[in-house]
Formats: sequence, structure tokens, C-alpha cells
Amino acid sequence: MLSTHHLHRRDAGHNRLQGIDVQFAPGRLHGLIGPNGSGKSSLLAALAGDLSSTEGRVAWLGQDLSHLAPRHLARLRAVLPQQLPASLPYRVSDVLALGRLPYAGEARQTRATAVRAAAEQTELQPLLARRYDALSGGQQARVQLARVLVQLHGQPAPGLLLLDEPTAYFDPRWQHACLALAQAQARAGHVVICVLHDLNLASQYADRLHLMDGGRLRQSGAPEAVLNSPWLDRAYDMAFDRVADPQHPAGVMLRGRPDFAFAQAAHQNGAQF
Ligand SMILES: Nc1ncnc2c1ncn2[C@@H]1O[C@H](COP(=O)(O)OP(=O)(O)OP(=O)(O)O)[C@@H](O)[C@H]1O
Repeated sequence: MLSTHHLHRRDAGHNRLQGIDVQFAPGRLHGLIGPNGSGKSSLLAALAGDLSSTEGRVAWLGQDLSHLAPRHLARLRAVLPQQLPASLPYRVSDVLALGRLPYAGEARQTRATAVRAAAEQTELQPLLARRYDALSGGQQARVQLARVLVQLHGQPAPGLLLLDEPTAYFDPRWQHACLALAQAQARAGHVVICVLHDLNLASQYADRLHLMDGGRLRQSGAPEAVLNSPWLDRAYDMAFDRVADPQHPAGVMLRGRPDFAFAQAAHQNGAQF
């Protein structure tokens, strides 16, 4: 179990995280949602042990995360950051092998098996010999997704998989494939937390949703409860229409209504619709 206890982070008088108490159970895919600047990446960085708290703490299986040995932490969690490196002068297979850095000294064969398995899962075999910096943005994102799978390969559950907007660069097929892979890691017993902007994808794959707003956690719960909540419209400052999801009896799909004030202002400025 990963949990936060009254977690605060202040920077130059600005509250990035305010009094966050939340629990992330293993075996579940957790979706972290909320508008731009609401604190999702800050919370993810704190959960990864990469952002210290001003007050409060993050605990892993009851132990303060900041007390874990760096080597243990490096093996425990795999992190896919929001901003991907564009220029790595390496072949794809070498970028994937970077996922095994926390396992320095392991047998070559083990590393090769981890790389092969992740390349298969992400259909990267045809690109393994290509240079990373000569790939498209979506292909690079797939390599980075594979790198975190390489890192988790063979890791006893529960480990920790933290993905910051993993679907941002992907076409529809890979958006679904990416979240299906994340869900499979959750089903293998890991704690999986994904920052997501697409609320319908979030509702389709997440077991729990956590809504951030202004550095606070507004709501945690089953996707249908969070997506039906008026907190959602308030947090995003827009009205959503809810329609029944034909594939999931308890589920809900969201349609954003165009904001009339924005449209009118743009029209007055000469924009064509
Ligand atoms: N390095 C930093 N130093 C100080 N403040 C920061 C830093 N990074 C982010 N912030 C601030 O913290 C707040 C939360 O930012 P964060 O990146 O966590 O939001 P987010 O929900 O992930 O946003 P987005 O959806 O736009 O990626 C914002 O007000 C942002 O300006």
C-alpha cells in the first residue's frame, strides 16, 4: 500500500500540494485527474520520492518513503515522466536496457529477456536497431513506455508504476494498448498510478479515480462516482453532459459542452467556426 499523510508542498509561497491524504492499493489502476496546474505531476513526483514534502509524508507499506535506501527505491518504482527526452543518441534496444540500471551486475541474459519481453508487448521489435532520436514522437513515447516495463520485469509484486500522461503522444490504438498494459501491471499486483486528461479513457481503465484541484485532493472513489460528482465540473470549470456507457451498466461517458463565452469572444475577434 502506498499512502500519503497530510502531504503539503509549498514553493515560494505557492501551495503545490495541500493536505493530501490518500491511499493507493496494489492490484488496482489508479487514475489521477484534474485540470492543468492542479498538482497531479507534483503529487506523482512526491509519490516517486523525487519531490520532498514541506509537511506530511509518503509511506510505502507503512515505512516512510524518504527512509528507503536509494537502491531499494530505484528498484521499487518505475517512472514515466510527462516530458520525454527527445535526443538520446542511442539505439532503441540500448534505451530499453536503461530500464535495468537499478539492477547493475545482473546476468546479461536476464537483461536481454526483460528487453525482449517489453519489446514484444509494445511491438517495438522492428525498431530495436533504429536510433531513438530518429523516431517519431509517438514511437519515442512507446520506447519510454517499454523502458518502464523493462524496469518492472521480474520485480516481485507489489512494485510501483507511475505514469505521467502516458497516452499524450499516442494514436487511439496505442492509447488503449498503453492503458491495457498498465492495467495488466496492476493485475499482476503492482500499484499503478496514471495521470490522465482523457476522462473517458480514465473511466474505461481505472479502478479508482482521484480528482485534484488547486493542489488539493477533492475526491477519490469508483470512476462512476467521481465522474458523476459536481466536483468534476467545478474543478474543470466547465459543464459536462453525462451519458450512460453502453458497455458498462454502472459506467458513465462524458461530453464536454463548448464554452459559449469562449466561443463568442473568439467570434468577436474574427475567428471562423
Ligand atoms: N518546479 C516547480 N517549482 C515551483 N512550482 C511549480 C513547479 N512545478 C510546478 N509548479 C507549480 O505547481 C502547481 C502544480 O503543477 P503540476 O505540474 O503539479 O500540475 P499538473 O496538474 O500536473 O498540471 P498539467 O496538467 O498542466 O501538467 C502549478 O501551479 C505549477 O505552476
